[in-house]
Amino acid sequence: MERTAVAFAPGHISGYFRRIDGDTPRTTGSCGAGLVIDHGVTATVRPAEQTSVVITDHLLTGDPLIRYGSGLIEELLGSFGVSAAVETVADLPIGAGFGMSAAAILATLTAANAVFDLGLAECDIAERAHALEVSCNTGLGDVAAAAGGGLAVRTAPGITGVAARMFPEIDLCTVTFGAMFTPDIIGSPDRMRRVSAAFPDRLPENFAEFMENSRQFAEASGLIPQKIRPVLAACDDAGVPASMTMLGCGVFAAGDDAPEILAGFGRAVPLKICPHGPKILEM
Ligand SMILES: Nc1ncnc2c1ncn2[C@@H]1O[C@H](COP(=O)(O)OP(=O)(O)OP(=O)(O)O)[C@@H](O)[C@H]1O
Ligand SMILES: CC(C)(CO)[C@@H](O)C(=O)[O-]
Repeated sequence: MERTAVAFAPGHISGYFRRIDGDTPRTTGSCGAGLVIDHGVTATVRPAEQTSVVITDHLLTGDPLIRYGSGLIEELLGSFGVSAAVETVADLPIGAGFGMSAAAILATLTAANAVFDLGLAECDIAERAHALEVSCNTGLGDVAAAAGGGLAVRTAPGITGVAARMFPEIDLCTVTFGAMFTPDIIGSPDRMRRVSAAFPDRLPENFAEFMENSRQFAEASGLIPQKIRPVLAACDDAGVPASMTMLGCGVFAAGDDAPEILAGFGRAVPLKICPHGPKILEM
């Protein structure tokens, strides 16, 4: 009987980042910090004559939306000389700053590794996924973070750049108004100059410092869309720590009061910090 594997990889909300260009994909990526979240991508991989990808995305309303084809996943499988029928289910909207592309690559490669006996260790999966994200400009630091769990602090580009992972027991919540096109932003030297100048001086030692760094960065980076200003203002008025989901038109916030405030602006999705990286769910 032909084998099928199902794997999950967590998403990632980047609080702040700085692009770093190296000579190779391995040394290219970003420094920064972000939250690995319990919402991500589940990938089902079954060997097939030709590669096909069916993506279940989610609209802002939470309703599912089926899309067909993913250049990213086709390139990934092609680079290993294998072909498969792949189904990915993204728990949160794609393109809205939840690292769904990184999660899709990590989940698909984790499942493909099992199905095709590729013999990859966890670090090899992360390395290949990072190289693909960076070369396609769909992300910089999401793979490195999502390859493990927690609040991930990255002090160098690539998968070996994670200097610390913290696991605070915090209730998180997010509201999103939609996508920002990542390649246009991280591919723009002007935008990246301002982003670099906004990068915080201190490394966060706890969750509260991470939230402070994230908000200061968001304000100074020039990336905040007008649409999320009222949400940030309402959080500020209520003393709720909040910042922008990089790079999407949305807000993430922490604590008991966050869901009620965010629900005043759209669909508030409760989140937790995910304690682990990609894993096989079924084989
Ligand atoms: N769940 C998925 N399954 C398959 N391909 C995906 C998936 N999510 C993203 N992709 C591919 O990655 C491309 C870029 O996605 P993009 O980087 O905009 O999403 P994201 O990672 O959710 O966004 P962000 O970088 O803002 O967190 C998409 O056009 C699509 O081809
Ligand atoms: C560039 C980015 C903000 C969005 O993909 C993220 O990858 C990061 O933190 O490097």
